[in-house]
Amino acid sequence: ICQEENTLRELRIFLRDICAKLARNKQFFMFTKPVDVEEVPDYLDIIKEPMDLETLMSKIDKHSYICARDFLDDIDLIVRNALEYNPDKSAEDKHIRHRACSLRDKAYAFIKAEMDSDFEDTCRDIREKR
Ligand SMILES: O=C(C1CCC1)N1C[C@@H]2C[C@H]3C[C@@H](O)[C@@H](O)[C@]2(C1)O3
Repeated sequence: ICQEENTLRELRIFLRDICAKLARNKQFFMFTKPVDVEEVPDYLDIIKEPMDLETLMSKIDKHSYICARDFLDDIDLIVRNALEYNPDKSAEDKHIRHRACSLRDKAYAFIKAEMDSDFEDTCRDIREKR
């Protein structure tokens, strides 16, 4: 119904702003584009559902998210993939895992800081009814 569409439009505006802030943070450049499977031939053997910030942004525009929880589930997927594919003790893997954890914490902090909880409840109600 109409006010539901207004709520979801506001959610999309909100999520685009957060996604843009994460994507322009230099620390998170490694998460901005899909992993290049030419460069990393075994990636899809290990990671069954790749995700990145550019894909996240396009999902917003495709109305894939009807509450912040769904958006954060895809952030968690980016993080999980990075931890799973880069598990070693090497400095490089540790660096990637550290950045992945930072991405998750920043995303949750942005949502918490800017998301009014009644607004999220309204979005969840819409999701429950669909
Ligand atoms: O997992 C990732 C991204 C980092 C978070 C997502 N990659 C897998 C490869 C292993 C490591 C070094 C490079 O080979 C580079 O291609 C990747 C990209 O980083």
